[in-house]
Amino acid sequence: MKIALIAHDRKKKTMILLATAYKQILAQNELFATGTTGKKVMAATGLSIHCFNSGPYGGDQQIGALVSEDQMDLIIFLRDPLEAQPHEPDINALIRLADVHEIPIATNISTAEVLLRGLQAGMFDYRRWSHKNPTI
Ligand SMILES: O=C(CO)COP(=O)(O)O
Repeated sequence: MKIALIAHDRKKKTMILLATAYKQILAQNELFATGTTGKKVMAATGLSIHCFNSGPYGGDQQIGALVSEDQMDLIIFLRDPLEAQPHEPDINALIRLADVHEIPIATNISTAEVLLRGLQAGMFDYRRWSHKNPTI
C-alpha cells in the first residue's frame, strides 16, 4: 500500500510520535511525504520515504497528482486547524481529491491511529476490490 505523510509545522512533532509508534506498520508500506515532513520523519525513525516538494512549494499537489491517478492508498495529513497556510487552496484540493477517489484520509492523530491499525488488520478491502473492479 502507498501511504502519504503530511504535517503542518506545529503538527510535525505529533507526526514523528505517530511514525515512531507505528514504525513497524509503516515500514511494510511504500511511504511518500511532503518535503519537510518526510525529512524529519526519516531522521527520527530511519524509515525510507519518497519526499516531494515542501507543501507551500507544491508538495500537496504532487501527492494530489498520485491520488488522481489512483496511486495512493492512504493519507495521513496532520493539518493545523489553528493557523492559516499560504497554500490553503492546495490543501483543500488534496482533501477534495481524496474524497473524489475514496481514499482514506486522517487529518488528526486519533483517526490516523485507527487507519493504521485498520490497514494492519487487513480492513482496506475496498481499495483492493476497487482496483480489481474499476468499472463497477
Ligand atoms: O505544508 C504542508 C502541507 O500542506 C507540509 O509541508 P512540509 O512537509 O514541507 O512542511
